[in-house]
Amino acid sequence: MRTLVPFAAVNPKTRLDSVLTGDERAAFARAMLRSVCATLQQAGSEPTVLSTAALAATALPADTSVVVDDRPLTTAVNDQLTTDTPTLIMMADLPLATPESIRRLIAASDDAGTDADIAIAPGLGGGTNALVVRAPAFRVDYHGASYLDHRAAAADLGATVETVDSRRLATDIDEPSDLAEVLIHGDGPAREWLIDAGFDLDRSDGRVGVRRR
Ligand SMILES: Nc1nc2c(ncn2[C@@H]2O[C@H](COP(=O)(O)OP(=O)(O)OP(=O)(O)O)[C@@H](O)[C@H]2O)c(=O)[nH]1
Ligand SMILES: C[C@H](OP(=O)(O)O)C(=O)O
Repeated sequence: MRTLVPFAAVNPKTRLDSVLTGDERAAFARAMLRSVCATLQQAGSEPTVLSTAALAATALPADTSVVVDDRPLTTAVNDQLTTDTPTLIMMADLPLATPESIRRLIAASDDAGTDADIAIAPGLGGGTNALVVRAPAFRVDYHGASYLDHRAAAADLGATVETVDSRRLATDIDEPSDLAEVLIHGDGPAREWLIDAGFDLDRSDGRVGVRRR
């Protein structure tokens, strides 16, 4: 199945700007992208990064291709959907994803007896972190509660939907508090980047957070 990883290459992860500089956000976003592409490869997929700008080949695992499209996320993804389905669209800010969680999402759309036209792994907060589209007429509409919007769009088409309840696919890294999840559960380039940058778990008060040396 074709696999797309949308990636905002310029000024990414602005919601982390209270803890990371612009250059650091760019570097951390690329570390998460490397993690996601490597995990997709371990799951048997061949990811294509749908990036807003060119990326250094060294920034990505070998055999990862890049398509540059600087239009907004929804427009760029929908343009790809006009050319080919089925397609897996997996966001680049999911460094906790595992090969098993990705295989589960793909299986949800093509298990015998299920055959869902759309399989969605929602994010915490109502986004759409990963999505399998088998219905050629389906179009995405990201941002806001896009999980609900995508369910409604599928219903309008008469397409069947499976929702995959996966903590690893639900945990997108958007806010400073999400960094603790990477330190606790991650094991790849994104966690290494945070540790190299001096981040550590802060267990001093109530819910675990992060602090920086
Ligand atoms: N191709 C493409 N990907 C995008 C665009 N905006 C966001 N993305 C990617 O879509 C996924 C979800 O992104 P968000 O968390 O909503 O946005 P972000 O720009 O990474 O972070 P914020 O600035 O904090 O909203 C990530 O994989 C982003 O890299 C865009 O305009 N084009
Ligand atoms: C792309 C967007 O991500 P969020 O802004 O919710 O992180 C969404 O999932 O619709």
